[in-house]
Amino acid sequence: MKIKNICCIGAGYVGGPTMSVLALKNPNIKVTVVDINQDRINSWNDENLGDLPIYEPGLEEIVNEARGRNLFFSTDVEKAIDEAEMIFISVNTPTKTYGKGKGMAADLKYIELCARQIAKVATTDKIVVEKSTLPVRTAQAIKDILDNTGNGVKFQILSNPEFLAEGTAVQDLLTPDRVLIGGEESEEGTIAMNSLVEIYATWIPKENILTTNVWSSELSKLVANAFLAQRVSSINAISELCEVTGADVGEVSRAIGMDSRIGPKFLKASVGFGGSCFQKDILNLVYIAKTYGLNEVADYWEQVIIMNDYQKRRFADNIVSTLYNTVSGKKITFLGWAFKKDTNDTRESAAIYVADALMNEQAEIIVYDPKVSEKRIYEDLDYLGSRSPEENRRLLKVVKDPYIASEEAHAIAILTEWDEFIEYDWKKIYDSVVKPAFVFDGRKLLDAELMSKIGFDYSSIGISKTQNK
Ligand SMILES: NC(=O)C1=CN([C@@H]2O[C@H](COP(=O)(O)OP(=O)(O)OC[C@H]3O[C@@H](n4cnc5c(N)ncnc54)[C@H](O)[C@@H]3O)[C@@H](O)[C@H]2O)C=CC1
Ligand SMILES: O=C(O)[C@H]1O[C@H](OP(=O)(O)OP(=O)(O)OC[C@H]2O[C@@H](n3ccc(=O)[nH]c3=O)[C@H](O)[C@@H]2O)[C@H](O)[C@@H](O)[C@@H]1O
Repeated sequence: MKIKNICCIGAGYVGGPTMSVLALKNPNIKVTVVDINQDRINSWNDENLGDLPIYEPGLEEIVNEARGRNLFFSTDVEKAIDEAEMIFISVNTPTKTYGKGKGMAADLKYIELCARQIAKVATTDKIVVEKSTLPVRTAQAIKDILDNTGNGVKFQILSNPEFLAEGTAVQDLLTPDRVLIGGEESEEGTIAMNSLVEIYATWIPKENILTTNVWSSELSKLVANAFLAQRVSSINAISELCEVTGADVGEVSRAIGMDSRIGPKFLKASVGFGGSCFQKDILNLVYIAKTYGLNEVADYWEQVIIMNDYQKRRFADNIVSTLYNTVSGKKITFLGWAFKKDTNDTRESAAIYVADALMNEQAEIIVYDPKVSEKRIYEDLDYLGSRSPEENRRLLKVVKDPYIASEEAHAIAILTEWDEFIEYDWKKIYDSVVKPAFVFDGRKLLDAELMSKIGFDYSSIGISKTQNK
């Protein structure tokens, strides 16, 4: 079956870039991305490409080419559903903040709303594609809702999880390691899967397009994120051991990563992983395991989160203890707020938690991030609810120039690995800060030898301090 019209519900970090690339590579398919958030849709339609709602290297060029040709952004959800033969659901699936499974399970209310809306609007057969990350067996719930409309419309549900990482979304979409499509093991299921395979095959080699049953596909997405996050927590656990033994975590990563069975990627020690998905998806996995009574399995994966929380806390505690056990009234400059470089996304960023811990100690935080807005930073802090919005604004200031941000600082903390931080005139910064000039590098970004030579008291995740001197 040749698809001519696609709708994607959810114009976020996944829906926007994914559909832009799909539209670029399939000029004969009309792709409409819909969202209930009018501001977001306005930004996607903004003449000024610099104002797209998401910052991703290479995205502006793609949107520029496809938008208005066969790529459209709209808030008219019903019309887009009605017209489409294939509907991607790419809405958010955050951790539940209420009721059963609070703090662990995925909140599927947005998914269910989409399913109900599709059920209400559809008058012709549709293929519904789960693009959002979902607990294993969600397709069954979607199917139940869709199959009970009583209007004779037939639905096929596919699982097609997204593996892009923020900051490299465009490259990941153009040349993915693999595309995963799960479908029903039936003739109709196979036809539906094939029609999605054909769409991807316009730019991805067929051998990289994997088809499985629906449950394997849904579960593989959670497992992929759990394995990736586990590697970060594993190396972060080792970073502390390095700091006390004189080993250098960078050297350890390199040494173990050269073993082809281990591989070199995802072995960078850090202040802790962030992002909207790792924690959410592992908690979801833990919850599913518990639901099935698999307590040892649940405990095993929960440890990845426990280690990550510890790493963030440890970073903040180290700042306090190094600054003579008090940061009250001291100015601490944060370089970086995003959860990783090359994105303006701050969801679950380690910076939020480190700032919160230091603000509890009455520190004055000055933040500079090249891509994150002041509004976003305050929203992140207010969301935590640790103190009043006024107090957050009193204790934390956002500055647009890194040199001004660093003036008179008692310490500088590096929270995000933005490339530009490496290029700064660190001698100029040294001259403007309070002495001793402390730098806490949460990303192992800067040259330890150079920093010490300039005069900084430099400490970095995974290197013992005595080693720098
Ligand atoms: N952010 C990432 O890098 C990745 C995210 N994912 C998964 O993809 C899914 C989406 O994530 P993001 O794009 O980051 O979320 P997001 O929050 O950026 O975007 C979701 C969008 O869906 C819209 N929405 C919610 N309910 C709607 C409805 N009923 N009708 C129309 N629009 C609706 C929201 O307004 C929002 O703009 C999640 O399940 C996530 O786990 C998967 C891979 C990567
Ligand atoms: O489901 C998702 O949302 C996505 O989650 C991650 O992508 P993302 O969170 O965008 O970014 P990552 O590059 O995975 O980084 C996550 C966090 O881990 C940290 N990290 C990563 C790698 C590393 O070696 N060390 C480390 O601390 C990063 O700084 C960041 O805070 C996965 O890499 C994607 O495959 C997946 O699609």
